[in-house]
Amino acid sequence: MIEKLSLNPILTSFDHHLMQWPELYLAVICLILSIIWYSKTKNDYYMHWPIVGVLPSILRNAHRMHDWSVETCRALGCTIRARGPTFCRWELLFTCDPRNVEYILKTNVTNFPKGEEYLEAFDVLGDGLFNVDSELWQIQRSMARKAFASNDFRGTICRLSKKVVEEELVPLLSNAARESSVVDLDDIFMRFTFHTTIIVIFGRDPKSLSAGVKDHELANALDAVLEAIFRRHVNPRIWWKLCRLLRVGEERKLVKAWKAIDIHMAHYISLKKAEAITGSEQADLMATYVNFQKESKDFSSNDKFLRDTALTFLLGGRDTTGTTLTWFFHALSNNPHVEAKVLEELKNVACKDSNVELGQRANTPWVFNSEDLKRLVYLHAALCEAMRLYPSPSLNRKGVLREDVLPDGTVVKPGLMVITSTYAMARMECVWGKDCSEFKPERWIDEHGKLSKEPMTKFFTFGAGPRICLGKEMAFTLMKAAVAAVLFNFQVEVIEGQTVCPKASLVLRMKNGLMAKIKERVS
Ligand code: HEM
Repeated sequence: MIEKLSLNPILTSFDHHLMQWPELYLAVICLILSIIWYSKTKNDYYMHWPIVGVLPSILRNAHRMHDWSVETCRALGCTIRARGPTFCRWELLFTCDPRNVEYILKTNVTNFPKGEEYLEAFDVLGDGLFNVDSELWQIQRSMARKAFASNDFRGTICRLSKKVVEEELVPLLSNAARESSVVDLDDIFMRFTFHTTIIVIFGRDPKSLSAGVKDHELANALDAVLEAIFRRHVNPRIWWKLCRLLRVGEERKLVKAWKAIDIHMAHYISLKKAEAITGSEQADLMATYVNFQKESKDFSSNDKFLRDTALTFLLGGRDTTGTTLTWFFHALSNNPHVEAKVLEELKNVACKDSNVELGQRANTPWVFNSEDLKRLVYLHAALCEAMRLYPSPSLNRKGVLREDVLPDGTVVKPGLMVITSTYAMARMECVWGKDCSEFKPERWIDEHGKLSKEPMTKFFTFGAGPRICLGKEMAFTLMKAAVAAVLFNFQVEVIEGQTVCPKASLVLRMKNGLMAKIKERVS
């Protein structure tokens, strides 16, 4: 009774206020509903907020996006749906379920095009092969396939990889060994792949591996471009478009990088066209394209097409291959027994080739032939394992054309952004088993000592289906040439205590590089 008496005036005054301000009613109801809804939707990994959706969680975790995606998928399942801010129509489906990935990339590929928004985010690539869909893609794909599959091109890659390793990479490392200096492997391998890719595309030596050369304007511009494209994926479209309009942040850097790229591309293309006029025969990709253009009457012969194509190959080839090499040496440093096995395999080849007992070999570094390296099962398995755990690119983005149901039962509708993640897939026990996080080349080898077909069914590092990577063979040839020469001739001692983690990027670059000491291998 006493309680009732003392509460009554309070309630009456509250009623009075609510009558006066109905907005207060609304606010209280909204607050209660929000608390109920928050407690229902809350999980430890991400949060759907009213109006801004999942954006705060994305921004909070952007710097550790890859590991965040692994933690989330391990806890909540291989397919996650997320909604961005209501004002920018942003709905995302993240999946690392191999059944879904196969369906999206292969079985029903036509329903998952790249789409207009992809083209917008990757606008710097223009109408290059990466960006286009449908007929335009088919025409370009068949031209590119012809170029990549030709025996001339394959032979060029084998000879070139050996030449660059012998004349540039090995001398650079010998120099580092003589000076006992600490080098950044990420920097060296990115320069190596930049160098070789420029020669493959334009037939020109960019001199990016010469001792003393640290930076190349075009290589720096490619870094800035990839950084800006990544930001466009974690920020709402409306935001990066505003930044682009105001020329601030990464968008400002992108404009500068874009200009630098255009200048370099125009220079290389003009040289190529001049060669075509004088009739000097070249075996590089652009020479092949200029010839295609001369032969074909119905295909665009403008420089923009050559620029978009060359830039697509350059971006497609440089970061992916360079990044894989760095992760490979990181994995070896943590698994010396794997390094010993790779080395054993290499020694067998070198012995057969040189008829020289190892240990008595001359003091000059040994560089392997690509043909010999193609036969090495363990080296191939170790590279596949590095690409499984550290796939570059680790994310693949697609749109949805028509409503569809993925193999795991998820319904997808037009407007949805579908992201498939090979990085997260590699770390799912349900896909790769309990030892999924271990670096085990053995999982790629069958009981007869041959490469096993089984893991290939869930290995999407090179994509799958009609858009599967065109540079796969080239990438393996380059990586094998580099790994074999480096391991056989040098001891790579990765500096202990450094923090090794992936940068928030589309291509899994290492955040802080990989510092190592190089020594000549004595036996
Ligand atoms: C370790 C090295 C590499 C990896 C992991 C890799 C990965 C990939 C992936 C996942 C795709 C499919 C993208 C999609 O579905 O849209 C792709 C496509 C492509 N890659 Fe690679 N790549 C590598 C090296 C290279 C090299 C060396 C080149 C050539 C210079 C190259 C050229 C291309 C091209 C032209 C495409 C586009 C194919 C198309 O859309 O039809 N890649 N690559």
